[in-house]
Amino acid sequence: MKKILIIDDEVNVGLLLSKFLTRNGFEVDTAANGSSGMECLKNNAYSLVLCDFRLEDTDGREMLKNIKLLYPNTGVIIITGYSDIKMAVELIKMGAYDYITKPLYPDEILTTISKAIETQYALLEMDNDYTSTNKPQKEGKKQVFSGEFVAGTSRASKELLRQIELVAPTNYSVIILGESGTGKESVAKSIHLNSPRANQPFIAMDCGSLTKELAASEFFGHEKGSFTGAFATKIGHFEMANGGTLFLDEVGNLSYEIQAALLRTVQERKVKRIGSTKEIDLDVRIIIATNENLQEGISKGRFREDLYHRFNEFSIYMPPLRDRGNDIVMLAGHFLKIANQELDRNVTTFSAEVYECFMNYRWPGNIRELKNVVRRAALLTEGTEVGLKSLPLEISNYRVVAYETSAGNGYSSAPVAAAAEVKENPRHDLKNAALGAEHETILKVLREVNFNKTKAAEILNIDRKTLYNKMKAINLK
Ligand SMILES: Nc1ncnc2c1ncn2[C@@H]1O[C@H](COP(=O)(O)OP(=O)(O)OP(=O)(O)O)[C@@H](O)[C@H]1O
Repeated sequence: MKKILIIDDEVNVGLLLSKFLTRNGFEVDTAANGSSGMECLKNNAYSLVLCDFRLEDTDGREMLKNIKLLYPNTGVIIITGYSDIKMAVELIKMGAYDYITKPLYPDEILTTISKAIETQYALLEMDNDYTSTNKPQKEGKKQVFSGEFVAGTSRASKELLRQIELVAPTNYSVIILGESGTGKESVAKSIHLNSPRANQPFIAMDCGSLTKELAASEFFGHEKGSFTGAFATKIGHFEMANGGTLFLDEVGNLSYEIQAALLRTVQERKVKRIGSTKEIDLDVRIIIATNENLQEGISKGRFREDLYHRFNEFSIYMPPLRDRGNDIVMLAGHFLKIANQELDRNVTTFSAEVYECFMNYRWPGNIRELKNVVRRAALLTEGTEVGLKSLPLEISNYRVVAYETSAGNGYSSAPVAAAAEVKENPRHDLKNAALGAEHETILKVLREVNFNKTKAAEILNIDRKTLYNKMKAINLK
């Protein structure tokens, strides 16, 4: 049965709504303020939360933020006494499914709730559909993925899914290694969602942006007045994640001192807020991510070896996007669908040249970069098909190029035709063919060595300066 939580401090409204929804086949819990609402969410799985905007201890914006962070698969509808369209738009942008205004009309409530629940299920189904062909799942057991996770069908993706499936049900700490934007946090969330902790909090911490001063109180929390500036009691991330999973991003950035405190906490499974003597029992699974080589950090004395081994019960390597073959196309299509929804557009496809660039480009920013490129392209596209001119130059230049003899230097300064067109163009003589082959070789070698120009020049048996000139001629620099 579909379970709904109503959070409203007007007890009568909560009761009336609860009775009405129970009569209409829903299982309903009620809470009279934000903190008891969060407590209910911690102990039960809800399809939907109906949350009053004004609560005695918090407001709808805060509640929405926390619910989306901790329980991303639960839909939220905000109830408001004010038909303030600006606030409603802001809340919907933040992830609320919809809002309803008081006074409440039964038909309107029922329609909005039914649609919200359908959408939640459709979203989960959609995520799983992407994985259906090659998903290494156990019979009868569906893997669940975070929000907009596309699993992909490349060999690298299949291996990744296999590892997620293996490690998710255990309590192992996991290290996720990979370049920026490859989806480390998305994988961490997927591990959480496929673990027995799925209905408990998933808390992500960006250690890269933590200052030395802030780190301890972010991790462990503090009591009011425990140091200058501690104006209110703060709950630390360990405590917030209790029962669930704590994801630490860019962990290599933490100071040695904090690393020691972290190790102590993880080993003793207890946490004390700064300024408190009370120990709180912890049951937290740790997943960490890094895009730097922690082994190197250890050898240089920047990262504690004992902490590394404590975390490294299982490690997952995230493949860069350029090694994920056709996943690029699948992901691009997925992001286009989302961009259409966000922008209310109807851009349905990419031109063949755009696909070619997508497959050839190096994607240093990985999936994050692809997502941004597709969103931008959807915005710039006027018709239904994304063309080359909607791509940033550095990507459109990755189209396989052919060369027109111009100004007698043998090079064209811009990519002029795709490979297919080259064949048909009678102006392409042997000299151009040779240049085309040369540039294809340069591109191939550059890709093989991840655009390390020194290595590429070595393999190509030319000096760096010649390589630079040739790259410049085909707009690669
Ligand atoms: N498999 C996927 N399907 C759909 N979207 C994805 C996938 N993986 C990542 N993304 C999206 O790509 C973006 C970057 O992902 P994420 O933040 O998980 O990467 P990251 O490796 O943790 O990055 P960083 O190292 O910079 O923290 C996010 O917007 C995320 O939603």
